[in-house]
Amino acid sequence: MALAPTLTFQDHRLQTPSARFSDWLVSCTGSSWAAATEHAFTRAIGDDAMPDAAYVRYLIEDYTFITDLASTIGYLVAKAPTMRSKSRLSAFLALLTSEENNYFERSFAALDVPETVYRAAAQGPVTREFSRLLLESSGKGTYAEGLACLLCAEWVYLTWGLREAKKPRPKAFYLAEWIDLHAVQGFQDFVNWLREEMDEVGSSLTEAQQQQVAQHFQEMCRLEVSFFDAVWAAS
Ligand SMILES: Cc1ncc(CN)c(N)n1
Repeated sequence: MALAPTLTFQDHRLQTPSARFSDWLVSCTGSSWAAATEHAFTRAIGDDAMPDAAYVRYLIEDYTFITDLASTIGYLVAKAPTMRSKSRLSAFLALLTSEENNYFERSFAALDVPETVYRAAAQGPVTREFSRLLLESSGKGTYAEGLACLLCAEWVYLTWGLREAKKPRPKAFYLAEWIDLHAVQGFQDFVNWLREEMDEVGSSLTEAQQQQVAQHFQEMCRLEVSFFDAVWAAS
């Protein structure tokens, strides 16, 4: 587990009165936030400079990741405090299991990855750690802890997605669509909602609970960096 944040949310607010709870979570990640959102792998997608082998490695690992992410969101739907929250989360779950699943299937076909390979793929060490963190936080942990993991995953992707969306789209549809999926207005709205939800839930926690939530966010961010490192390293 990551180190406890040095500054509490209350202290952070004394220094920056306008800071939101979600801003504090990012500040707790130290250098990991930039390492994740500015990773060379993410820039290679928008620069149309992605080696096929790296993207195949990424897609295979990420398909197992999003399968666990779908289960995580299922737990969060069950724990969400209001109908509005359940509705936002279940709409995203529907998108992940339909449109995004379809993206993976078409991309695997275009990159000649047989179904037998991606369906039976064993998780690598980073994806196993992701799996444990996601499923334990949302299943056994609190709504706030699971929400922090989901927020980190989606906010990292929105950040690099919006930056890469400013470039001309790469030729391969699987690179172009991966940018669009993480930059479209609907995705921006969802991540903004996740932030608002986290701000509201997080602000009313005790200091000890806030530290726990921050540790989950930090751990998730560290794993996002390791995930990109692992698929990019062999390029
Ligand atoms: C590892 C990872 N993190 C986040 C996302 C965005 N859903 C993703 N597809 N993969």
